[in-house]
Amino acid sequence: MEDEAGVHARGVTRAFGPVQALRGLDLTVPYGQVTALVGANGAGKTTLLLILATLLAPDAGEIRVAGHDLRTRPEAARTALGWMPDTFGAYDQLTVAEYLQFFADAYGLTPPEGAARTAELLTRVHLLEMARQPVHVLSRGQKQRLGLARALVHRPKVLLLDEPASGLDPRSRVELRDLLRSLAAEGVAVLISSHILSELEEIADRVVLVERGATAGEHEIATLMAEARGLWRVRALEEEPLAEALDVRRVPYRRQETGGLDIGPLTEREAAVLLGELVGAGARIFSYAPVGGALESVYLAMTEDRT
Ligand SMILES: Nc1ncnc2c1ncn2[C@@H]1O[C@H](COP(=O)(O)OP(=O)(O)OP(=O)(O)O)[C@@H](O)[C@H]1O
Repeated sequence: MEDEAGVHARGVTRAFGPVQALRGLDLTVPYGQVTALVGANGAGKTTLLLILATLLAPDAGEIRVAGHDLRTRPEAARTALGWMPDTFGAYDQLTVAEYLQFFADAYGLTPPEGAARTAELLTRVHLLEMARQPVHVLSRGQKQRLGLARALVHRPKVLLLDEPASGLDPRSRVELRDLLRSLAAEGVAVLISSHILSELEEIADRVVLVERGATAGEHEIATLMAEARGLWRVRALEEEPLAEALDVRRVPYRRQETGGLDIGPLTEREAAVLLGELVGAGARIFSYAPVGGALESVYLAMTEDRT
């Protein structure tokens, strides 16, 4: 059965002994988009990804991957999904090409198909020159790229990645971003967990915030960016005189947990005029700049009340 989304999960729960890792989590991962899972350490992201990859059973919940119910059709779901874990498995004695051919074989590709697919993927993840090297000589980042190629061997409709950028150098990160964007453009439903918020803004279309095992919010990245546009972060030696000067002028502001006030929305001209007035009113301002990192702001606001 075809489904409207690559992943459709409702009310997913999972406990490990006394630890309730997931408590009724909902998630939709549309085709043709990159969805990012963001949450604090221990929020439940890896647990969720393992469940979606059919490697861990949930205690309860309704889950369909590529339209296949994980309870009744796990094999069909497995055929439709690609999974890249955050750590690399064994098979160290194989060469890079043999490693991919092994998985092509496991997914039922004929030897010529497997060889062609291996060459195509090694080119795509920039490992062609390493094809004859044993896997164990690869660096961490190269292993991660091989792991991504492995996840793509059978042209999955749903791609699940746990922290894929963590071992990558800056160039490889840009290449990963481009690769994920091109897969989404080809119609793949991509779900990625990551802590690198600034990067997700460029990779992802949507972000799902996970907090203590449940969905805490879902945002379109484009909307977040638009909301952050026109906000300015101001820091002063003393915050109270600055806040009073803003109150007098009826300029809206929000205090940031990390220090400073976010004011606006203001145009550049308005911001420049206001800066002159605030300094004139005695505020000892040492920093005044447009707010960057929309995703980071939402994330920090979400975790503000953490105990
Ligand atoms: N196999 C396990 N046995 C016992 N507890 C587990 C197990 N796996 C996960 N947990 C617990 O479940 C909770 C969620 O863990 P999970 O690894 O899913 O979080 P995460 O969001 O991926 O965190 P991180 O960002 O640190 O990778 C944590 O409290 C963790 O200690």
